[in-house]
Amino acid sequence: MIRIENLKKNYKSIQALKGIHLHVKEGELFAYLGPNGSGKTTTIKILTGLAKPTSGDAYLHGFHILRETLDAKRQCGLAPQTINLDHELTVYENLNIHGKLFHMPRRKRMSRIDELLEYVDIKDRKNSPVKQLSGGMKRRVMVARALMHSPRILFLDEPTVGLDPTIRRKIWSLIKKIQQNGATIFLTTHYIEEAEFLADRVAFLEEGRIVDIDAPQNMMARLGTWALDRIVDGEMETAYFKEREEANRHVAQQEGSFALRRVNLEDVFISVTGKKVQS
Ligand SMILES: Nc1ncnc2c1ncn2[C@@H]1O[C@H](COP(=O)(O)OP(=O)(O)OP(=O)(O)O)[C@@H](O)[C@H]1O
Repeated sequence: MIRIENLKKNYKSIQALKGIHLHVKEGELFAYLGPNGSGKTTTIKILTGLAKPTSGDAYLHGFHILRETLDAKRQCGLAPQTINLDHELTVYENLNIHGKLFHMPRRKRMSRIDELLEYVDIKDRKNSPVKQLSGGMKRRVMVARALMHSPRILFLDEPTVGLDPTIRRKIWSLIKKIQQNGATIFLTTHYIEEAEFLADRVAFLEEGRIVDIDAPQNMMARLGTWALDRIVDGEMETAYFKEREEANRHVAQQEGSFALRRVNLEDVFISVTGKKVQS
């Protein structure tokens, strides 16, 4: 559904992407996880036609992003990281303009807008100017706009950045619902719990390279089930265990205080890259 082959992007002396290979399957919810500046947005911009790669190939549902640009663009919808709605216009007007750009006939636009506003649960704000909406509502309008022309692939660039935890969970439910209705979703995030909760598979991106790729459960199972945190000389040390009893035996042999918890995706990221995702 999304195929990327040896994709590279240089901005003058900066190598933002150093050779990305990736295949996202139809109906998959794929998370692209990495710290600020690792190349997430650059990848999405290239795939959605907003930036040109320096070299390499990419296909959206079989259409080459450079040789079959229009067909490739029709396959995908994008909700970018920065909220780029027209704040002076209403929710309806923002969606309507997008529908016109994709040459949707008027009647189809009207019915699709009503359907989508119901879908993202914001129907009662149809005629509100965007500037009057909360951050979470604007994010939902961005998702509705991206879905306007019924794309098969949805790109979400940091869809919950800056939102409080309750609203973030609301967006997560919406993303799951979109996947259940058949879309393929490519999501970038630097919130590790977002990738852990949502994704069928995750790629860890570090300085323009994919350094690990797998289902979150498989990645975590490689480390173990239990993590034992201990502060040693002011530094956090974590040991991993398959069985809880093993961890308990370890505690009994050591001095000091420990915290035992389940392994999470952040443990995997740190063990692969030596760094935290969020600094
Ligand atoms: N238009 C540009 N001109 C020059 N350098 C750029 C440009 N866009 C991105 N970069 C650089 O390319 C690298 C990758 O940036 P990118 O925005 O893709 O990362 P990111 O993982 O999406 O980060 P963030 O989480 O902050 O959005 C960074 O070093 C960034 O400074």
